[in-house]
Amino acid sequence: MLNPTRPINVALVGVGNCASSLVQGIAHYSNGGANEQIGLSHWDLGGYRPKDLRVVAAWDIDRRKVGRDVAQAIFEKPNCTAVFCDHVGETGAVVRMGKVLDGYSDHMAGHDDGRTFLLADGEREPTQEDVVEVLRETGTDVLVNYLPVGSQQATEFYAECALEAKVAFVNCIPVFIGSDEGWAKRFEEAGVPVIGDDIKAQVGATIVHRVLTDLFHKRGVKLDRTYQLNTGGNTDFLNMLNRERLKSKKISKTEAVQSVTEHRLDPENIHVGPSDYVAWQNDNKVCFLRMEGQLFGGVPMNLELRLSVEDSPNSAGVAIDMIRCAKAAKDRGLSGAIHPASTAFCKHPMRQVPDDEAFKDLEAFIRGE
Ligand SMILES: O=P(O)(O)OC[C@H]1O[C@@H](O)[C@H](O)[C@@H](O)[C@@H]1O
Repeated sequence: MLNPTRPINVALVGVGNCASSLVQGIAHYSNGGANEQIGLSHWDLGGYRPKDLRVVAAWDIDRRKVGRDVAQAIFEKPNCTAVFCDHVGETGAVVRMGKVLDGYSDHMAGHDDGRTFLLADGEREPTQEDVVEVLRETGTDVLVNYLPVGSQQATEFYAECALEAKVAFVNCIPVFIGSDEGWAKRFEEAGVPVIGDDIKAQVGATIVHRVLTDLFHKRGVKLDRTYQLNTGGNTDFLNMLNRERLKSKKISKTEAVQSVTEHRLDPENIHVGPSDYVAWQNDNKVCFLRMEGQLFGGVPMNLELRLSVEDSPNSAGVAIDMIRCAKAAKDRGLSGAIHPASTAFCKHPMRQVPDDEAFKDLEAFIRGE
């Protein structure tokens, strides 16, 4: 049975563009009524409306953000996403210095040109005990991981904190926690829900590619070759110029497409990637998709598609549901990997199913079935 306890106290690891869109969205939808639901797939989810989310803690490593209220930090550089709500009231949560580890590399650092990270050096980094104490003191229900792609150690650090503090963990990035048997088991044993990994945006490159791949399959068209090229100008794309950081991202994004049908493509016939950093695009992400196949009689066909989205609101539209599902899972005493939510919302869940099935399973979960 549903037993919502409001508000949902949310802590953020990383106050970048995706966090900005989420926090703006909470303010935007809190100011409006039920008739202003554009952009949401659920107004009420598990007894929670967007206004029931409250940001109570945040960590970042950029000197322009540390020490500021989250409501101001989200508008600091190098954030560059669309401002769709400029009247975000003070949250009372001041951004704390985060644990650096591999959440930052020289590659993303630079000059004060507003595009790169500026490490808040001189600030004391927190220990696990420090983070756990904050999570406990603030009564955090859900910890959301928004670290840069490639932050393996830093993600593991915060996942450990969530486990110790018994706080639900929502992993928006391609580091395998919710989809890793070992980690998921630890969350289960600790009685803590985990949703992950790697957020699948509202109408993003992955879901469009998956749905079209499924369409080819269901209509009897053999997919021979495909690519998904993505360009953007935010720090995510800047960070991903460092190919070393891309390993799990490539696996996550490629597998999201490969897993749709039983007929896997040879690796040489599928290319899915972040492709280039184009500074002037800022948070605009453009995806170029090509699919080549054979239809009736083996006659060739091809499809070309160009998708242009503001990346971070596209992510926040899903994050706002992931957080509410994590809290609903907690309310129901569920723990470990929350499969219906992970499958519907993530590129790399532990279990992949076609998106229409995932949608039905998610709705059943939300109804409490
Ligand atoms: O468009 P897709 O393939 O769903 O990917 C979306 C998300 O992918 C994540 O890996 C990025 O860090 C997010 O910023 C982005 O929103």
